[in-house]
Amino acid sequence: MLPAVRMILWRGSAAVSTELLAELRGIGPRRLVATAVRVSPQLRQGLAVTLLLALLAGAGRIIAPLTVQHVIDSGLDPDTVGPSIAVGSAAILLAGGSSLLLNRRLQSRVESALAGLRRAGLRRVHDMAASTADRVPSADLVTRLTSDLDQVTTFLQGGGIQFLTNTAQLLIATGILLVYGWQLAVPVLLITVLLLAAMTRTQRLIARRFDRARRDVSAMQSAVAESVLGGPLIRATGTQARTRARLDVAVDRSRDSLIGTLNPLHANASMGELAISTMTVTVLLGGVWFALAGSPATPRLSPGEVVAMVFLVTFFVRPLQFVVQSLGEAQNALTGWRRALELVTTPSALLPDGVALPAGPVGVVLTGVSARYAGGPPVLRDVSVRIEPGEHVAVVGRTGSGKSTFAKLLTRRLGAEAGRIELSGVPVERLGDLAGRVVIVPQDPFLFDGTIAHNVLLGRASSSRADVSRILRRLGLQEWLATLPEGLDTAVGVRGEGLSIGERQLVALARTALADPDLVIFDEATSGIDPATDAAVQRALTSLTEGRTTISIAHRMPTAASADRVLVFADGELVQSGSHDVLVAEPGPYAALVTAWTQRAS
Ligand SMILES: Nc1ncnc2c1ncn2[C@@H]1O[C@H](COP(=O)(O)OP(=O)(O)OP(=O)(O)O)[C@@H](O)[C@H]1O
Repeated sequence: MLPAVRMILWRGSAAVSTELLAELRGIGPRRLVATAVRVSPQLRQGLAVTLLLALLAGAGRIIAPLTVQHVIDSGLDPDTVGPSIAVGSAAILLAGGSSLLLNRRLQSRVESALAGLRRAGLRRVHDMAASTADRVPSADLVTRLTSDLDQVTTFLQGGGIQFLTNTAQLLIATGILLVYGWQLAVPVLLITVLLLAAMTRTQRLIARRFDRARRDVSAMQSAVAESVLGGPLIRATGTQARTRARLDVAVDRSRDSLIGTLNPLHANASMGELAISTMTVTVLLGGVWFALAGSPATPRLSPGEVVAMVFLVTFFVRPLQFVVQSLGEAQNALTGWRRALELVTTPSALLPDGVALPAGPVGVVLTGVSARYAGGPPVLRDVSVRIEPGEHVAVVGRTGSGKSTFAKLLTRRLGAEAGRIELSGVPVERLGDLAGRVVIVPQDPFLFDGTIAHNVLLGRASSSRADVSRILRRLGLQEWLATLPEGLDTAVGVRGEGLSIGERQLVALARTALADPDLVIFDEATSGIDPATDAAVQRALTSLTEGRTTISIAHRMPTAASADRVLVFADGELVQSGSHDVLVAEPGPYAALVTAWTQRAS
């Protein structure tokens, strides 16, 4: 990856481009397809055979009317009828067989390409810059990999493959029309060219409208997901009416933009109908005139050729009609494909040539670091601090003082606007993958729907159930485990909602201990935890700090007091640094915070 791109990724939200995902919106269908083929090489595999099958299917459909012409021209000669029927039947079988093979081949190629795209997209969600992941709504990422890609499948199942056969048939019919009588083929081709030229503009409009529609549908799905997930809060706060109003706006907007695609689609279809009717009349009337022009006694075309011409026009017009009708659906599918590709082609934040974090407890050095969120005011100013390897540091401060932002800088969820951040002597933007080495335990950890053992094992895939039990014992959590109905096999529920926040933190602490990282950032839960769980959390945390660098974002005094050192933030600045005993004894923000805590606790 280019260093400049790398820097954009890490240099924080302020410098990240406004379009956070790769921008493919401006590129035409040809470059889009080229990008799709580059990302999904399955589409190119055996393409020559696929195109040959399409041509055979198209040719087979056309040979049948030509055999009819042959029979008529032979004056219904019995010697000709038999072989012609054989050739015609073979052609029909060829068309059917090739179509079948083509369908199976193309469908399986495209489905495996889409499955690969979904997998690649999911991987990219996990390795994209955290600053991007934080700012793109998760529902948008989900729709790009589900409903947007489903549009491609729907298009294919609804006739995308027919699109290919019909295009092949159109090309063959054009060639034969030219051979039969170019005088008739020329007006047909002229009308086709005029139709395609007129449709180019409507196609662009359709593409723009579908693009907007897909974005509005995605926004609507985000709004729906949010109001379903936030259901308990909405009920508790009695804000159903306000939520419904917001949802109504999103639903109406997506409905309007979907309706907005209909006008150009209808215009497209009408233009196609008009052109096709004109073409049919031109060829039929013109054909008779051309055949009989000059001397009716010696017509230029035989009766068989006129009949074949009528068939051929049908064979030209039918696929053209189909292609024109499916162009609109194709635009919708291309838009869905493009949105998925935008996600997949977004640069990964994992530096392939990144420096490995040196082994052992991590030393942290910040020099003159400032940070801000996109478009906002500075939230950290000129912070300089050194945290020794193995040290346990508590970070305290009033709400909004910059504690979480400090943690985000260390875990690269945000890039510094100015200054230098080093982990074990290496600037963070030069480090490779930090997974498993720098781990954050958030205030409300995410748990997957499964058992406690399953969630703890996520810390290290290679660990066994016995390792999980050992870790829980080491963290002093066996008593807590004994209170659960099925111990390690207790189901935690969807997103861990079967457990309290404190219990979710215990599972996350065990998961972290199993991962055995060199730097742990623990964000203490602000919501009330019962005394027994609180004691278990403190015990587990103390055990976890052994032999590794730990930064606790502390909201309560005992957590701060148990650390080796306390860093105090106020209005985005680091204003105090020292042990609890020293800081509590000197006048300043920390003493004030301790007084406030004590008063609240008593
Ligand atoms: N994603 C974000 N986008 C914009 N501004 C943000 C974002 N996250 C935090 N801020 C702002 O940055 C400032 C510092 O926030 P931060 O979360 O670091 O504070 P904190 O000390 O951790 O607060 P708390 O104790 O409430 O968690 C606040 O003014 C906050 O509004």
